[in-house]
Amino acid sequence: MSSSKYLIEVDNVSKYYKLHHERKGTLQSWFINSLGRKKKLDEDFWALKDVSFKLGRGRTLGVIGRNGAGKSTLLKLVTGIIQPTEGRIRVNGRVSAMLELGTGFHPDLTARDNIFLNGAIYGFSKKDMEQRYDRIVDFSELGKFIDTPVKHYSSGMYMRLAFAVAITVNPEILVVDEVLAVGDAAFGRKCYDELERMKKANVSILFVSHGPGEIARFCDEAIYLANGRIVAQGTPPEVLKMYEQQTNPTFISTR
Ligand SMILES: Nc1ncnc2c1ncn2[C@@H]1O[C@H](COP(=O)(O)OP(=O)(O)OP(=O)(O)O)[C@@H](O)[C@H]1O
Repeated sequence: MSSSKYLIEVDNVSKYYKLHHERKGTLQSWFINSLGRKKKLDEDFWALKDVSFKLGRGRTLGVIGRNGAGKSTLLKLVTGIIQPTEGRIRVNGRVSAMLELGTGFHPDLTARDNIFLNGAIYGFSKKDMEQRYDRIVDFSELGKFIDTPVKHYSSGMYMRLAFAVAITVNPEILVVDEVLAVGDAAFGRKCYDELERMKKANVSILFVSHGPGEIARFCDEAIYLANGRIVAQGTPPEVLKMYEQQTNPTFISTR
């Protein structure tokens, strides 16, 4: 384990994509397209620009922002699924993540097999996972569906499995995308109880949510992202005030 005071350090991170557009609308483009040689136009696009923050042990950071603001991109960078174009990310601890639905499980495998596969990815032996298995199944409440390939799961079932695995692999850092939103209310409460338990156990949590109430209740710090940039950063009340002002329909219509 690193001696750094911070479990996550993100320094001036940017992520760039090239967006491809097809030229259309002219007779020439119709002719080129009909020959099967589509003329592409490229556009530079920064999904994240100059993002910096640090997360200490046992702290919970909430990230809020409108659709496409760059929240999931930030989580994928922190978990190493994608690499930054610029800047530096240091993660000093064992991470477990619950990202967008579809990430992390093999669709053709059953939940049972995915549990063991994920355990191996997190560095646990089969025996270790056998000890954790009952807890994962109990928490997820998937019961008779545990031997069904996960491609047949509903998004809520998928989320239950992903959350149950993520909390059972003893992380020092838990990264949670807004997927909790797809669960039913009773399961959502159970997840929040579990997140509270992890907070008390000094796990650092990076948490994306569209719900200002969740960020206010649950987080020690917050970031508001818009168009890939940090607009506000600080305590949840400060950040949510800015978010609510800027995303309020009256404010938008007068801009
Ligand atoms: N691989 C990619 N190639 C091109 N653009 C991408 C890629 N991945 C993400 N983007 C773009 O980056 C921007 C940020 O996406 P991201 O998924 O991080 O947003 P988000 O804040 O999580 O949105 P939402 O609230 O809708 O989940 C979007 O405009 C998205 O289209």
